[in-house]
Amino acid sequence: MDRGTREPANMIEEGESMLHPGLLEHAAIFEHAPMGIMFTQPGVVRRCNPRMAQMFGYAPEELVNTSGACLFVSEEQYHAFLAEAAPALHDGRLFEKAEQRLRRRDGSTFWGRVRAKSVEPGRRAAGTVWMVEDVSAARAAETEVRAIMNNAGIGILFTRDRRVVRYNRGFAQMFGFGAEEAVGVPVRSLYGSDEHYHEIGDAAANLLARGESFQAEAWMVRADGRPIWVQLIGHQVRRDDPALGNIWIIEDRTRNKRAEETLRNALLENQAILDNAVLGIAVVERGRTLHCNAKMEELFGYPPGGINGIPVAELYPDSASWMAARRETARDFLAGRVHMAEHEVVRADGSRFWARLSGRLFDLAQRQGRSVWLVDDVTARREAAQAVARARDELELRVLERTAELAGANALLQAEIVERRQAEARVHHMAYHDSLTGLPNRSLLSDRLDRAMLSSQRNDRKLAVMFIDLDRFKTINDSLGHLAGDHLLKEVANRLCRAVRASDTVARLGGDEFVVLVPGIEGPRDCTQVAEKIIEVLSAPIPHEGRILHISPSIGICLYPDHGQDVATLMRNADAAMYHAKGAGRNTWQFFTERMNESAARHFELESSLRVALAANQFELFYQPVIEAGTRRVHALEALLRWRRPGLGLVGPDEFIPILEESGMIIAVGEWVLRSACEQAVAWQRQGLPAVPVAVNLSGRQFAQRGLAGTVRRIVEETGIAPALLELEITETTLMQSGGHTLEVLEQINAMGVRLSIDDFGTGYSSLAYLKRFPVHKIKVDRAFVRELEASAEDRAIVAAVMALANSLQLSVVAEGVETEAQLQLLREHGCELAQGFLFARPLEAHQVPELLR
Ligand SMILES: Nc1nc2c(ncn2[C@@H]2O[C@H](COP(=O)(O)O[C@H]3[C@@H](O)[C@H](n4cnc5c(=O)[nH]c(N)nc54)O[C@@H]3COP(=O)(O)O)[C@@H](O)[C@H]2O)c(=O)[nH]1
Repeated sequence: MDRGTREPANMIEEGESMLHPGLLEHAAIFEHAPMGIMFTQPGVVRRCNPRMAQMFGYAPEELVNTSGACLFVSEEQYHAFLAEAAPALHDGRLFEKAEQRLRRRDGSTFWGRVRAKSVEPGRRAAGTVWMVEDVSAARAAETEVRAIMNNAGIGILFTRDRRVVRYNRGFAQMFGFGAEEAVGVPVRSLYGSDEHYHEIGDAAANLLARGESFQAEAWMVRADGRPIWVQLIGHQVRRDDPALGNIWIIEDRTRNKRAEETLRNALLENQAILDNAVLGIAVVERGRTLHCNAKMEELFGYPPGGINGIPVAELYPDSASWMAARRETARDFLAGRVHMAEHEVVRADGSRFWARLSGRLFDLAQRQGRSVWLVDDVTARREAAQAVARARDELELRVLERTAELAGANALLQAEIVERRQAEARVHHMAYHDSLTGLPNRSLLSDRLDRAMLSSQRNDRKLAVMFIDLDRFKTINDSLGHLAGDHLLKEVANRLCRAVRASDTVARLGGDEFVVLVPGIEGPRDCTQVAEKIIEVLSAPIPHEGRILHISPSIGICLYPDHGQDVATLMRNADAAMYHAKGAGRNTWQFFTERMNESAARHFELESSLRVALAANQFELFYQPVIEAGTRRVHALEALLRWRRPGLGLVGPDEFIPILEESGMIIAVGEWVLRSACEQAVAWQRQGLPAVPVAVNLSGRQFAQRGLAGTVRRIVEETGIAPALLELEITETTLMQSGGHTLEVLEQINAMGVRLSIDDFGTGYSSLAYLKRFPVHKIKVDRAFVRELEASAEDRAIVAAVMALANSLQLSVVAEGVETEAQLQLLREHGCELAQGFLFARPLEAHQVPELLR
């Protein structure tokens, strides 16, 4: 280069005349040099080559002898340039200025690289050779490169001999260095470890040495020690000159790395989630599975990866179920909904299970796009649900049944409660009321009487207790039966209630005993009116089953506080008064007097004594003969009961038979009489006495007794008496008042061969029709008709009528109570041949009879 600049100058100095071929060559070079060459002598251009002139926009000859100042932008610049170059030129050194702004002829400027050297150091006048290169393009390029270097987002690093030579702003910012701070530092310091540095460095060196570029991503270290993930692209600055070092393009990808790591971690997490999910998860596109997790494969029995890419239809048992599922899915996806459903699906081995599917589109805007599906095996849950449903159904059924049962039980319970309450009410009513008539019973009467007494004390009034007994009720009851008796009692109860005020109490104590409690009266007169009214209402006949019943009351009255201060006393005294009313002829009333207590006491004593009489063998039978009037022979013997009462002697039946009947003892005593009479008759026969029929009286109570025929049969059989020698006497009243079984009993007795007779005939109300039907053999005309026979034409008429009746019915007739021959005579005149009475014999003791019979 030095030589190049010197040779043209010499040639100029020596002149063209001195040219030789070498010089010619130099001249050619001068003429064709690609750079501008110019020779100046102080301040003036003496010679320039074409390139120089071209560079400044002149023709070469136009520059010759011009001032060098015209080549500069201004005089100031020109002189400043000369001053700058002068030292070097003076010293004979090469002056070089990389960039100098120069001016063309047309005023435009360009950047030139200027080099100069004095032809003769120290002597400016000798001239100076100048060489100028237009570096505008290079400078622009360098400026651009520098701009790129400085403004690039990436780091650019120049290294040589593994040290930093240069770098751009991007690198400085990226690694936290100042503008020149890292120049000269070892590249090693940009790495976190030797190992890392060598790993990258060695890999890069191999490639770069071969002239190839190196590209890698690596962790490097910033100036502050923080790691930075970068992408490195390395090149040699010049392939043919490795000594120039390398250039590195560095991109900070830390954020990307972090994002990638985050993404990778997220993917790993997702994968882990997928791999460990308890649900099958699959991605489906266009009817095929793209990929799925392990659980999905496990659910469907596919090997790893085996389910990927298969048509989803293969997971369904048949095309119909697949198409249905697809339609439902399409409908939901179209509506922007998640599709959730349970379908039966098929495993790889063909077995089926129930799956719960939940599918959703990745992108709702793409209905046909990719979708993700969650699959769960719900077979067990469905079976459990079905089992639960079955259990629930069964439970509901059982609950319904149980409810129905409970409803039924409840209804029953309610009914039972109602029934129980009704029963309790009934029991309560029964406890305080008479079951037959519904009237208050003795307990309620006592209670009301108590209250009435208290009320009377407060009001200073009296009250009456009226004890009512129905006359001859027992006879009616025994003879006509309980139904008739009950009917009669109810009717009496009704009539009593109608006869008194609502404030009065009508109670039934039992049997035919009633009590009327009349509170708030002034005195006896008030209650006698009540008694009269009772008698009146009860006097009306009582029809019953075609019969007309007649009843009358015997009423005993006592007053509070006059006749007693407590319930028991009042009741006892009213009872005593009632007995006296009965004794006074019945159908009447009696006020209580103190004397009545004595009578009642006797009655009580009598009854008490009778209760032991049978067991104590105190009863005896007397016998009174029935005589054949013509022959005066004994036709029959009537057994008549006597009570040999200790200390009191013989008591007649009129005194105690009513008590026996009232108390019911007549049943046992009557049977004793029947048995004793039969035994006696048999005994007499066995003694060889003539066989004479024995007649036994039957009370109404006995006759009404069920089983009478059986009792008679048993006694006849047991005693051995011939039935024809036994006669049973029944009073006309008993016969007529007995119930519907009368005929039946009579026929049973008659069938045994036992004879029957009607006692006390004429005192009752015999019906001819009945007499005709009843199998009786004999009638006994009551002695009341015999007694006045001589004096009473009426009685004679009656006897005549009876005789006529008996004849027509072919009945025997016995006249009772015959005491005189006149009576006997009259009776015989009326055709009565059988008679009984004191005229022939009084009732005899048994031991007296044989003499009579002989
Ligand atoms: N159910 C039963 N009744 C019986 C029984 N024994 C007797 N009686 C009945 O008692 C009533 C009274 O009987 P009695 O005191 O024995 O009187 C009888 C005769 O003594 C009496 N009589 C007989 N002749 C005369 C007479 O000429 N004058 C007169 N004043 N009295 C006389 O008549 C009674 C017998 O009557 P009758 O029975 O109607 O034949 C009496 O009704 C007895 O029936 C018995 O065991 N069971």
